[in-house]
Amino acid sequence: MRSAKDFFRPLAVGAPTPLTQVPARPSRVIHFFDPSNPKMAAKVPGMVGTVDVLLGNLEDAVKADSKEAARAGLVEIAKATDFGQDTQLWTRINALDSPWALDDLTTLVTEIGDKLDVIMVPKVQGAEDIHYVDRLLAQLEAKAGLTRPILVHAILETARGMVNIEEICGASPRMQGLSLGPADLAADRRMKTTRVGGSHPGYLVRTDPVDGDITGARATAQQDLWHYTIARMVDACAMHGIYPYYGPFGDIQDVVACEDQFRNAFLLGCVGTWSLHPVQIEIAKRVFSPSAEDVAHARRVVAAMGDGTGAVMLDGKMEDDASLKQCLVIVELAERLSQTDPALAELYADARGATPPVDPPTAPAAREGAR
Ligand SMILES: CC(=O)SCCNC(=O)CCNC(=O)[C@H](O)C(C)(C)COP(=O)(O)OP(=O)(O)OC[C@H]1O[C@@H](n2cnc3c(N)ncnc32)[C@H](O)[C@@H]1OP(=O)(O)O
Ligand SMILES: CC(=O)C(=O)O
Ligand SMILES: [Mg+2]
Repeated sequence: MRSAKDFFRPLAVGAPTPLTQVPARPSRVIHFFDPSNPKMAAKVPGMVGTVDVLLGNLEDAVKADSKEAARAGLVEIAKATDFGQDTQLWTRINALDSPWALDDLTTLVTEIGDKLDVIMVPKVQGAEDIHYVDRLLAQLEAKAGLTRPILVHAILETARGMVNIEEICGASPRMQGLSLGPADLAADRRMKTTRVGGSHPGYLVRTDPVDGDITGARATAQQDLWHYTIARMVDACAMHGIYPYYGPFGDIQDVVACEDQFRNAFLLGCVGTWSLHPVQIEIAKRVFSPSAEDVAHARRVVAAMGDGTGAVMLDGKMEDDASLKQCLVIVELAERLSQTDPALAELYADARGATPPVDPPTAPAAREGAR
């Protein structure tokens, strides 16, 4: 364990000073591409500005004999592309127990470290994995003369990683966030599924039998296999001031279920998700941006709550300090997204115009009468 005094000191002489807060840049959609695939690579420059994050994937889904080509391809793309202010460049390196991880880190940080915002580390098992990457990054940043620290994002895809989730989140000031890795996690947990993300029709609850007739019609409802895991991630991230993300949804054609899974994650507190295919980009951007109706309602609550204390009635519902805080989450997110997304800025400005007038705060005596 590091002393609190040392936590924000660089881990190598000449490395940039660690950040005390993770920059709150939009990351609703982290779009994966394989830099060794010429067709995908050619599309990357044209995607700048259409996604919040472009991620050059070097790990799973890249064939073993294409690993070097993917790494070299990412270096080439990063050097040739201007990512502007609104699209970040991330990478997913190979797992730390693979023969490629060390060369991934060494090459990428020294060649394109000034372009890389975040390095995603797969199959993180515990704080020791983050400590290893943390020290190595500091050495490489110093060697490359970088002035801004590269952040680290961990994928939760082992049972051990889940059990150690809090210590992973708090292992370094570099920690930017966590993503769910449902495919590897399912395998590691020995879940009996064969999918990449999403739920399963066999995971359900059924209503009780009527008059003891167990064979009669009984409604069932499919449940979310990932509810526990996402909720756990959200708490661990919130506690450590870093960001939780859904991860991949592998059924590219089922855009409806994809949207449902993304929305569940958004409602539970995730800030974004991955897109594996262009068709998932708009879904992710839509779901992880609050709706105009929610923004309009949240603004009404903020206006009605005045100095932020006490209780008021709005549309027949009680609002108080706590509901105000929820509404501020929505309003602040809308304002942040408006700074980089002109379409959302317009949508949320219209929502301001459409905001119905606020009922005046209800005096305690009037509230008595309403009972
Ligand atoms: C469990 C995990 O680890 S998940 C993370 C790892 N997995 C990935 O990163 C997968 C990334 N995505 C992919 O590899 C591909 O999208 C696949 C294999 C799923 C589907 O690929 P295809 O069969 O080529 O899809 P499809 O034919 O619909 O593609 C349509 C077009 O979109 C392009 N495209 C597909 N995926 C992407 C992408 N991620 N980025 C940019 N372009 C893409 C295709 O090259 C194709 O271009 P074209 O019209 O010029 O021919
Ligand atoms: C995301 C990922 O790597 C997985 O689901 O295994
Ligand atoms: Mg995986």
